[in-house]
Amino acid sequence: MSVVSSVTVTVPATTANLGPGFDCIGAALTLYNKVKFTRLDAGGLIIQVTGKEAEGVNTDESNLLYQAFVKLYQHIEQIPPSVKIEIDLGVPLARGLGSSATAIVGGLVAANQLAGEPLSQLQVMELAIAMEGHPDNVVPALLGGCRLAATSAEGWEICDVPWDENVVPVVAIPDFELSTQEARRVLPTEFSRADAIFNTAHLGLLLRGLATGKGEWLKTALQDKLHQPYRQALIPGYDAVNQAAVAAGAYGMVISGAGPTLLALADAQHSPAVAAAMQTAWQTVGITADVRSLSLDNQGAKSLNEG
Ligand SMILES: Nc1ncnc2c1ncn2[C@@H]1O[C@H](COP(=O)(O)OP(=O)(O)O)[C@@H](O)[C@H]1O
Ligand SMILES: N[C@@H](CCOP(=O)(O)O)C(=O)O
Repeated sequence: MSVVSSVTVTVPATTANLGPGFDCIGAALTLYNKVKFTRLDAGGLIIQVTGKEAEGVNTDESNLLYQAFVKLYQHIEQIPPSVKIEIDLGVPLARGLGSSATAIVGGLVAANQLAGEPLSQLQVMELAIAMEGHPDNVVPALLGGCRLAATSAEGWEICDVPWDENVVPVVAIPDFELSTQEARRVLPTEFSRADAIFNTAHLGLLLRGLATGKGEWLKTALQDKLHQPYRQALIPGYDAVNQAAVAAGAYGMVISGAGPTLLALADAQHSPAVAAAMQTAWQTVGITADVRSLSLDNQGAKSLNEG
């Protein structure tokens, strides 16, 4: 077997929850992180980061990409090789667009390639879910598309969620961070029966709304009782941006992942006006946002080996 000397992995950003699908549904978006791992003969660890917000990424052994890389080698009971890691950041950090999932998936996929592919994609996915603690970012980051994950007797059942191409995800990324850990801390651990029923019904409706692009269903479906009511207070301007997005023709607006990015769903005709309205609304409360109309990424993590 020839030894792979370097591998480049590209991993998409993800938007998790989509309103009522807390911790179980997420979609890969056309926004990417790229990372190259190269074996080092001399030993040691070199981490170089380029791109916007590069200074926010650790360049020592605590780096999440490196931690994931080591995790796979530990799993196969081998010593990880010394590596140089070159990170090209395209996914903003701690914004609710799955940057940590890109790091976990990127590190695991790279290690699996350098080690000669000892693990299947399913095994890589299980390691990624265990590291992240919930499946809704790492699964679409690895597989692409919109994915629903449910625990099964054997581990995880993953299903692809059809997404009508006329449903456009518009992300408004503010210029402040909110760590997922902090945004999980504000959530209750127990919920009422009424709230559980509410979310079950709305997630079912969301699946049908995404598949058909039927606006009436999507308008109702994007509501949630499990996480958004508790997190809105962490995102200044939430109400103003929500009202502006809906007034401009969006089906609705939700918190992307744990926030603070806000995600509106709109049809292609309305998406430019929705994007502009979200940006203006945030500006009125003093927050600058990078607003983009994206598409679904359908490929997930891609790797290219050299040597
Ligand atoms: N490309 C990367 N390389 C290394 N670490 C990363 C990378 N991207 C994100 N991280 C780590 O993940 C943290 C953000 O994770 P988290 O709070 O879950 O937010 P997000 O919603 O972006 O996933 C960053 O502060 C950083 O420690
Ligand atoms: N289901 C998780 C999703 C976190 O996504 P991230 O992009 O903010 O890391 C949650 O809502 O906590």
